[in-house]
Amino acid sequence: MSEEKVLIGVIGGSGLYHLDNLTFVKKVNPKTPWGYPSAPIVISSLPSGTLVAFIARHGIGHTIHPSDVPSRANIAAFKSLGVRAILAFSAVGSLREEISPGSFVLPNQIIDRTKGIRPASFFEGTSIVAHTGFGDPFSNGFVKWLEPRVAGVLEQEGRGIKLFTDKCVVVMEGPQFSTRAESLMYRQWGGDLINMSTLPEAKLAREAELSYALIATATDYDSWREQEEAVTAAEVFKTLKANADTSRLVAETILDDLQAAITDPNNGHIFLEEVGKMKFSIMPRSVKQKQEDRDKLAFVLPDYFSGTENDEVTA
Ligand SMILES: CSC[C@H]1O[C@H](OP(=O)(O)O)[C@H](O)[C@@H]1O
Ligand SMILES: Nc1ncnc2[nH]cnc12
Repeated sequence: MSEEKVLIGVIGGSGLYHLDNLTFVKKVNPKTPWGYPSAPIVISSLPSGTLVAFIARHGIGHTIHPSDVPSRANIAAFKSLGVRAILAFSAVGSLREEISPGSFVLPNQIIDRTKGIRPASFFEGTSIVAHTGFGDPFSNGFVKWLEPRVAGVLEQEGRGIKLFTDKCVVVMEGPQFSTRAESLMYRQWGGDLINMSTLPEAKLAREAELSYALIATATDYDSWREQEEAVTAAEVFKTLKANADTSRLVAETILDDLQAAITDPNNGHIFLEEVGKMKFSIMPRSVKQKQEDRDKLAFVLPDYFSGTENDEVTA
């Protein structure tokens, strides 16, 4: 088996359980300190030879509840393969009239409405504390890089699919959809979209110092339109397949360019935006930090936790 690093990780959401037009290379199922990923990771190659690692967020056959997605294992597994940029897809409800079902969105903000039941940090349960900057929850450079490319594919597709940017996604716990009152409240808060899965995924990507961007695809109007039916899963399914087909086309079209951008010495810095940031997030090393915890964290942050001898240790 080749040990070649895979620089691009793709996470497929509801309806998007595989990519198209790629040559299957192998499946890997890395055991991480946080368990196994949602499903064995499929590594495939584009015609150019670009390798892509794909995880179906809810497992093949959609058996994993949004609250139970093993996001730490997913992100850690990508990191162990050498992934530098994660392109995540998600089916979302729209909280805005203009974002009609079928629209594509590149959000730049998140409101956290998960309920604290999802493990949201690699540091949780360890003797090492980190407070990671998350003011800009998506990798801005990566999102900006995506904008013209996704727009180009949607235009080429010719079905008039709209693309929105600079939007805010509310991430709720689920699995039930929101009440009408909640849906109206999220609009007042400034939410534009709603889903159940971008957290803790985006937080963990940030902790692992990986570039992370989301392509959100609208399936419904959630439950804020007073004269209309509140969202149901059946409503979501109506647009899920078409959205997934377009998402596959977007991926297929832009991934070669993404590989080139990541490896371009003049442009690659866009995808290194997060690298080095955890240095300012982790509390200083102390004798109270357990070596076993350092070893565990070295899986995702080898630069900070694999060397032991020369680090300064405080009491
Ligand atoms: C099938 S409707 C609700 C479900 O769909 C979204 O999943 P994903 O983000 O993985 O595409 C949403 O977050 C919910 O998990
Ligand atoms: N209305 C909605 N609420 C939460 N997650 C969703 N995923 C798709 N539509 C959704």
